[in-house]
Amino acid sequence: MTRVFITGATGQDGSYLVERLVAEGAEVHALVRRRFEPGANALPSEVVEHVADLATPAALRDAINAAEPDVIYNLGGISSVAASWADPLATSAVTGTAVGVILETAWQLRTRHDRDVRVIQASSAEIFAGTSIVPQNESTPVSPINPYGAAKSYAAHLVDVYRRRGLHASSAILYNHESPRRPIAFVTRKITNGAAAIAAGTQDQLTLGDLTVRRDWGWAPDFVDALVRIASADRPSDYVVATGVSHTIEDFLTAAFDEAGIGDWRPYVQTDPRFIRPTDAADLRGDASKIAEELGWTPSVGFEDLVRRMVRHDVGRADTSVTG
Ligand SMILES: C[C@H]1O[C@H](OP(=O)(O)OP(=O)(O)OC[C@H]2O[C@@H](n3cnc4c(=O)[nH]c(N)nc43)[C@H](O)[C@@H]2O)[C@@H](O)[C@@H](O)C1=O
Repeated sequence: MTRVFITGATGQDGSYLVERLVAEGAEVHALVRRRFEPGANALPSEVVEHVADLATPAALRDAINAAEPDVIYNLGGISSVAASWADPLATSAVTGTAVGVILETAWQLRTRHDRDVRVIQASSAEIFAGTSIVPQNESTPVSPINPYGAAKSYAAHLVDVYRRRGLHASSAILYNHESPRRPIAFVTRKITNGAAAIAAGTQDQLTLGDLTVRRDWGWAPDFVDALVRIASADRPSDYVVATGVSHTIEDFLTAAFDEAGIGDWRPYVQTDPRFIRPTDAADLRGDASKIAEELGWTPSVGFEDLVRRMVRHDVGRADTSVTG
């Protein structure tokens, strides 16, 4: 039986990954910052919980050593670009430095037990945010433009360092991926939740930032499938995981309000500089041909279907009055 250790197990991606691996019969260990994390997705009873903070190296190391995993999925850390501006130091600790602790602990476990220990790092399109190359692929120069992207870039370099040392360590360079489990701090869920609330008459307005940026939005469970394929690959490598199609926030608004039964979103949406970032990539769109060719991964859910699934979920909820 494969023993798996997952950080960020109660987040969007972690929760889908845990469900999948438990169903497949893996022994799943999850790192949680505290039991009963507010807003977190509940863990199934089969999962072994380890309580530690990613920002505390000794506790993180002890948790991994206690689990003795075959595979480590690092999905934890600060995942919001906006939040990384609010706390760059915490971002460097939990999204950057912690990855070094994970890699070094995996390396020592591997040496001690003389067996493979694999590490899959959830990297991000934000490592390419400063580029003018569109679409980006694994050869695109790394050029972060915010604290989150800088921490993810450091982590990606470290993964490469440990891979060269002999560890089965890979970065999945994940483009934006969404689902009804996305918190409303992110723009897609903020829009689908807002459109549903406006349609229900419980909210009047939706306040957003820059509506012109383009993002490559995919379906989170598809991206979790990519993580599993990367973990199972014979050889470690870095892979862009993306749909290859980007849309503007305006495109997302049009599709979401349409699905909620509102013809024109413009009377309901205002912009506020509060939600405009100091720097923001104009167009992040990934070329995922490497993972398609080498590991047979392609996305199963396109843009319109993704928006429809998220809006239907939010329209169906009894309370759509939450705003973000
Ligand atoms: C690849 C990357 O993907 C995600 O990070 P993100 O792209 O920052 O996600 P988001 O949904 O916060 O922003 C998307 C775009 O939407 C713009 N935008 C406009 N108006 C609002 C607004 O009102 N709120 C927010 N949040 N964004 C807004 C915002 O400026 C940005 O251009 C994470 O998974 C991250 O972990 C990750 O790795």
